[in-house]
Amino acid sequence: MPIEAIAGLQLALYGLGWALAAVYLAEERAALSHWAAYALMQAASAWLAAEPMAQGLRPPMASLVLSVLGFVAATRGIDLFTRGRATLDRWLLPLTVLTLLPIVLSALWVEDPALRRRWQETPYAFGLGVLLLSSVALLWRPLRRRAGTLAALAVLLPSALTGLTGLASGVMHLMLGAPALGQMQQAARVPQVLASLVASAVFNFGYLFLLLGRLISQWRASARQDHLTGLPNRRATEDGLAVDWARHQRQMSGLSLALIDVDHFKSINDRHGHARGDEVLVFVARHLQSRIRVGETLGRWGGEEFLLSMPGSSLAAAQLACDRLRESLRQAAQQTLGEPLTVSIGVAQVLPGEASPQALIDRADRAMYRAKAEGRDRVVVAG
Ligand SMILES: Nc1nc2c(ncn2[C@@H]2O[C@H](COP(=O)(O)OP(=O)(O)OP(=O)(O)O)[C@@H](O)[C@H]2O)c(=O)[nH]1
Repeated sequence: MPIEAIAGLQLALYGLGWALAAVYLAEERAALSHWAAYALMQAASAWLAAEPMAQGLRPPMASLVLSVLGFVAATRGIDLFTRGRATLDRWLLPLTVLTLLPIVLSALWVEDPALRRRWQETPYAFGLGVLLLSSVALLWRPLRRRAGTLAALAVLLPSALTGLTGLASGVMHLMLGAPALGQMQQAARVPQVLASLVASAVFNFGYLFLLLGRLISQWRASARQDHLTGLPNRRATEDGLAVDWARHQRQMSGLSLALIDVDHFKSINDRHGHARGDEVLVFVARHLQSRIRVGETLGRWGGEEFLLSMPGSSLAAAQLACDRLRESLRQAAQQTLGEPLTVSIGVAQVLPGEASPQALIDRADRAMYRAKAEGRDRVVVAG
């Protein structure tokens, strides 16, 4: 079996892997399907080239065209992966057309085999070189920003080296005659295919690792986020509070905490349905989030209950801030939702010698229940 066919098999397997990933990962589908197209086109290109190359003949026109289109798809895929859509669009199409045009036209009109070979392989080599090197230059910054220097270097290096090889081979096509070039190509066949096997492995595994890294950090973030409101969920809120607590313990900088509970929320669900209840919760979360100060943390504590951690705030300052929140929410709800919506808030401040954040939460909770018992729509501070 010619070595090009083995390389084609490897590329086809990468292509199937990316295609499968594209089916399952809807968010990354655009980039993944481009990489699947890249690997499958490269595989087809390698297979088409296998027999003629084994016999010392030039690769057929379709093989060159598929190879160029494959690299274009790979580049576009990286661009989509780095969310840099606009960067490459402008020059990718003209460059592809400029590369493919002489290859296709000479296959149709140039009779002399030696001349045809030059007219096909020279633009192929230069086109590939320019395409890969300019995409490396454009993608270096966004990729480094998103994935770090080492990862960007690892995944762009194969493209850079393949691009440089393309340019060098373009120069050789211009300078050498077809017979000399044919002999050289035949002699360099095996190392060239081996190099492309390594380059495609680095490329594919490099992006696989980047993809995994992105997925893992997304999963980590979503495990700490409340699905409905987008606020930190209870676990993340507890962690945030623990950090504020530790800072207070170290610096005695003060820490106040508020538990904010929507009044009569059940009746919203009962009257307008659960979906409307969800909308109201999102509204409350957004409004509160937009009004808190930098350094404060708001999280969803439970159903219609939110926890606000206010590091550095005295009890009086926290009470005042919470009263403003309560009043602004009431007004905003009347304007936006068209119906009255109020909250009851319990506020507590860390006491000297208090043992844990849980004790603070318990006192804020009791204050919040007093606010409910005293008629709702008010702020009560823990004694
Ligand atoms: N739509 C919606 N409802 C929720 C969600 N989480 C909890 N709830 C509902 O919130 C309601 C809370 O009701 P209660 O604990 O009785 O409190 P309330 O009606 O707000 O009354 P008070 O707190 O006493 O003012 C329950 O009916 C829950 O089903 C949610 O994510 N979405």
